[in-house]
Amino acid sequence: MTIKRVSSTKCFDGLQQQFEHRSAVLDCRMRFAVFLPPQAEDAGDGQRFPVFYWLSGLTCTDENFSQKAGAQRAAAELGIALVIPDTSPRGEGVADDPGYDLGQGAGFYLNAIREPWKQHYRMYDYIASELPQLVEQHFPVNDRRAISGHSMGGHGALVIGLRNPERYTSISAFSPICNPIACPWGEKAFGAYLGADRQSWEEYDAATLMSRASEPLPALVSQGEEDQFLEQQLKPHALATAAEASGYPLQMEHHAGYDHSYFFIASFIEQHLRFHADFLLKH
Ligand SMILES: N[C@@H](CCC(=O)N[C@@H](CSC=O)C(=O)NCC(=O)O)C(=O)O
Repeated sequence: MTIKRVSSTKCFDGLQQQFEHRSAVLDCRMRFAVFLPPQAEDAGDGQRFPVFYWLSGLTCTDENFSQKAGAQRAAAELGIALVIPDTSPRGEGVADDPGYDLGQGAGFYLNAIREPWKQHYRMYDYIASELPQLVEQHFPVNDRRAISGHSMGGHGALVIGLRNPERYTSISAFSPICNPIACPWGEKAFGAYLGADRQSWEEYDAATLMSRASEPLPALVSQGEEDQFLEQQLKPHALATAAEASGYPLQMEHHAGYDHSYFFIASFIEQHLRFHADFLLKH
């Protein structure tokens, strides 16, 4: 698996970089960003760093989080690498939709089984398997991984973390779509990507998975109370109810005055990185 560097920028004494590669899983070229903390430059042979995977929301690329969240400052201090993938397969030959909430930029971190999506839209396998293998082959990182994300990416982080507790130390999310099987964004995307069998949608529904979880990971969710998508799309109460049902140790925080934007993420990303650092750096 080869990668090509397309940009490199010094940031908080570390390096913020973008790479391209051909994804076998998604059957297209993909771009992702990596932040390597300053310690990686000075590291002796064999020193490797834990990784925080960030999954972005609808309409995003790797650049939204890289440029708006300000996560590099805390990551540099803590000695944590950041990996920021794109939100869907892309390219001229990749199926798309005119809506911002389906197709390119809206992969929903699942494996599609319906036409015209199923050839390329396999973001679940890409994030859970192919990308970590690639990252661990090419960068000085170890196999301690945390997963986090925002909105559609918060849904992705919760689903992939809940389904793969052996692969991650901890999960977090900002303003996640908690119950996509019961909200307009999720119903539209799951119907298109997965078809009419609603029971099959449950394997990608964070609230359902949390209500059935038997191997809990530390989990933090932050939600703004002035979020314009709160009631119709995000439904954090469904996740809280699921956590109560299974006794899942979910730390759910509601923040007065904050909306759905990256200003909210920038305000609390350091807290999330420190939360994950407790588990990523523990030996
Ligand atoms: N353009 C859309 C709204 C799109 C939007 O709000 N995207 C959010 C994520 S929403 C859930 O996944 C986002 O992160 N945008 C990028 C950013 O940099 O803010 C509309 O017209 O309503």
